[in-house]
Amino acid sequence: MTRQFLSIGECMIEMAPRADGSYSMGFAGDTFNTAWYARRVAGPDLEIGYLSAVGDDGPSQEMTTFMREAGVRPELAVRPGRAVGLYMISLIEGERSFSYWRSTSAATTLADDLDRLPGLGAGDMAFFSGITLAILPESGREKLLAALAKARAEGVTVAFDPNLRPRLWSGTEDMCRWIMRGAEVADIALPSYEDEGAHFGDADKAATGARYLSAGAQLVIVKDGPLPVLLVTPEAENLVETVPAEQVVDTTAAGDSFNARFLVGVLSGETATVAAAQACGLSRQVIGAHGALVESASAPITG
Ligand SMILES: O=C(O)C(=O)C[C@H](O)[C@H](O)COP(=O)(O)O
Repeated sequence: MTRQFLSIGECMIEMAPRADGSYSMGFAGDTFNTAWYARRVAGPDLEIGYLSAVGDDGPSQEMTTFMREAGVRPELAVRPGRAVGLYMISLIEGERSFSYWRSTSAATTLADDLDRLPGLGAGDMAFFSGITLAILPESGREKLLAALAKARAEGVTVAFDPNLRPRLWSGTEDMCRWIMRGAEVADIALPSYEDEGAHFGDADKAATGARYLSAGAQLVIVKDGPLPVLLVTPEAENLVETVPAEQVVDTTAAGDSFNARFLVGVLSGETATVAAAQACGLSRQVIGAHGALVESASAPITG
């Protein structure tokens, strides 16, 4: 039986630094990166879709073609007169930071006429992030959350990475409030402790896990950079050891690739522990190369 994995958010033009100081241009964005890696690790019985909005200019068309060629089905509203967003990666000793040109991008309208998530039924999965919420106007956030809640009530598993980006929000309070609204519609939450500790004041990974469980998640995966990942369910907590990367070139998409391998693994019947260990393996490869989308990285499904 073919199942669906639908990722929702914004894909942008990416300017990624090369070793020689020049930049290469590609297409990336947290939820799209997850869709791209999901396609690479999933078998043919899982269809991967990407829900967003683009403009009607050349780069929007190129982005759509790029998605199709990567095996990701575009579910894209076309907004004449708008353009896709752009971001640039800056690196200091491999640690990335981003500059954005995206405030009026087509993707900010992705939920304008969204009533239900297209093509999803019981047993499928929908994925969104805190960045997806951050780029939308409040009315768009409400529409997206309502569509996710409706899908969840129909048996779709909803997964959410809070992916905290303070710069995309009007303030910390606003960010934290909407992140927890997002968490309320999620079955699986995939927060990163470094960000959650900084902005929610969680004392440790267990506190982050407990906060997302109490919002309604059944499974929380607390990522922590090179440190062990904490898996939390209402019944148990389990630390999954990680092997640090030999060389950190660019940490961009470490979390996105982790999410892809973890979620596809769980959808394919792996235990959360196996899926998390494999996900760490994939993201270790991703941070060893420049840019968000690393062609050579792989971590096939094992069971
Ligand atoms: O910041 C955004 O809006 C983006 O989507 C740009 C990046 O591609 C992802 O943020 C990478 O995400 P990490 O896996 O957390 O490194």
